[in-house]
Amino acid sequence: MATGRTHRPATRSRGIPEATVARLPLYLRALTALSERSVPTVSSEELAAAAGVNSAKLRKDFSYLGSYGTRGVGYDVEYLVYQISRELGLTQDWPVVIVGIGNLGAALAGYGGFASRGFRVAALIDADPAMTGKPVAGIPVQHSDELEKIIEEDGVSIGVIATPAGVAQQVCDRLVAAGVTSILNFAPTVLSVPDGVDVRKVDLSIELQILAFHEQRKAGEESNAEADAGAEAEAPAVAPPAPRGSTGATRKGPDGDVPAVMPA
Ligand SMILES: NC(=O)c1ccc[n+]([C@@H]2O[C@H](COP(=O)([O-])OP(=O)(O)OC[C@H]3O[C@@H](n4cnc5c(N)ncnc54)[C@H](O)[C@@H]3O)[C@@H](O)[C@H]2O)c1
Repeated sequence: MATGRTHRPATRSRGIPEATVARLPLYLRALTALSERSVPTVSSEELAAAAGVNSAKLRKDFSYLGSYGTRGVGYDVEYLVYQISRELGLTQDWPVVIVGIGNLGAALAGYGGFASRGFRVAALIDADPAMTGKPVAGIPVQHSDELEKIIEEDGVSIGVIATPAGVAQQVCDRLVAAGVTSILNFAPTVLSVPDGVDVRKVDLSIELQILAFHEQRKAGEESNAEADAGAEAEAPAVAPPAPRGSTGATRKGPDGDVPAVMPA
């Protein structure tokens, strides 16, 4: 779901391509589900299907981890969970601060999926003095005046921005100046950060717009198919032979023959 931008090259220093890194959490989620069902081994095809990835791509991805599986047996689920977790840096505790505890920040604070993946919500920070001290998901909100102190004391390197867009850059600058080097930005704005700081952006409205685009395409294809069916119903029972040399690469459109492959 995430659309992201990082300031790292396409291949990471240890030689694992970013595209592989982006798929590791998908494998981990599928493997964790298998582990919870005490499944000891899994084939590349089964795991690929569970993760929604092509199996050849999965084998290539795992080769970067030095994991090749055993022919006829597959991959050891527990070991792969460990290997991927280690590769993603999830075997250590990551304290995270969430800045902006409105609707979204409060929902994120209550999200159980952080803790189970090694991310500990170290602090909830908001600029509204009326929020200070109020518990959200069991954690008292702290005022944004405390931001630098909290980051330093807790050794926080990951910050989540859930403030209005207009203040997001300013919040980002403070986080970075205080030592945060990874930012997950929910505010609908592009953040500028210095080299060495990674920014991932999550924007559900962009994801919805992409889905809307596909819906529109599907609706277009359906109406074309209906037009095809209508034209066929009107056509004579025995179609005349195609002219010599014709590829037949045309289909009936509402305005007559149209090329089978339309320009995008
Ligand atoms: N990425 C997504 O998919 C997605 C989805 C929903 C909302 N959003 C965005 O997330 C942000 C928050 O949305 P919301 O509905 O929770 O808004 P909200 O108004 O409910 O909450 C914003 C909070 O930020 C606090 N805040 C304002 N300035 C601050 C500052 N300088 N420092 C710290 N805290 C500050 C406010 O006091 C408030 O509690 C918005 O930018 C919104 O557009 C993104």
